Formats: sequence, C-alpha cells, structure tokens
Amino acid sequence: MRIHVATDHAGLEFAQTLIKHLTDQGHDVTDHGPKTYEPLDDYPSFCISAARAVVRDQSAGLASLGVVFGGSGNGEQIAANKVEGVRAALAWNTSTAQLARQHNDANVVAIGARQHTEDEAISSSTNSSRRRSPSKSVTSAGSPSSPSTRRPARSRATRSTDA
Ligand SMILES: O=C(CO)[C@H](O)[C@H](O)COP(=O)(O)O
Repeated sequence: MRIHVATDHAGLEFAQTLIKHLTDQGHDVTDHGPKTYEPLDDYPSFCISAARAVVRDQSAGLASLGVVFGGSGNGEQIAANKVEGVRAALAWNTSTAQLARQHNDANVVAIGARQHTEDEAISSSTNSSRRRSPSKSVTSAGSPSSPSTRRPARSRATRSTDA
C-alpha cells in the first residue's frame, strides 16, 4: 500500500520511526516532511501535501492512505481535511483508529505525538491501514523510542491538553 506521512517538528521522530516501520513492512511510503528538526516549522503545508497525494493516488485507483503527526494531531487533522476527498480522523487509541476506517472510511489518520508513546502511535497507524475485514484481526508492532523531539508520555490521569 502507498502511505503518505507528514508531520511538523513535534512529531518528527514519531514520523521517522513510523516510516521505517512501514517501509520494513513492505509499504511504499512517501515522506512529505519535514525531513529535519526545525522547531519553528508549521504543519499545514506538510499535511496538505500528504493529503493531496492520498486523494491523487485514490483517484488513480491506487490503495493509498495518509498519516499526519503533530503535538496534538488536532491541527494536522484540520489541515488534512481542507483537501477535498480527504476524511481525516484524529485517532487517540487503537480502537478509534480502527473505527475511523470501519465506520468513517477515513483515508488519513492524525496522531498527537505528544499524547502517546511511539508504540501506541505505530499501533494506531498500522491498524488504521486496515479496513473492516471478516476476521477483524489487528496487529501492532513495537519500535525503539527516542525522546528528543517529544515530551514523555503521561498517564491518562495526568495528561494535560497541551499540543
Ligand atoms: O499539534 C500541533 C497542532 O495541532 C502542533 O504540533 C503544535 O501546536 C506545535 O507546538 P509547538 O510549536 O509549541 O511545538
């Protein structure tokens, strides 16, 4: 499957980890940037680029999905949804990622890198690439975690609403 990934500085390491994971799984991944850490970069252009690519691929009959990362995922979802033909869902656990595919036919998933561990984000991204199937089986995969561009994951009880 083709998968288009975009982020900003807040999700850069998550995005790079996911890209490696998906590439290792045999997916055809396009990185829409940013490629390097720039604390003042902003997410809209990256996310819109990925969203447009998903629509372009799907219009051509190709299996294609998008994943956009940010600190919260909120702005990234909003930006992606500006593109006609995109149905971007904010996933905050594996269940909401699955439901976004099963009930909403989402073609882009937005994930808040500062709200999750990398393992959670990869699980949500991986599961969001699966549409309703007879078995409804899901898998998740782990990955090494690197902390330099993200804040540590907090427990649900202490998690704040910052992006
Ligand atoms: O989640 C986001 C938008 O929804 C951005 O990643 C977040 O706002 C970036 O914040 P900062 O510039 O303070 O690192």
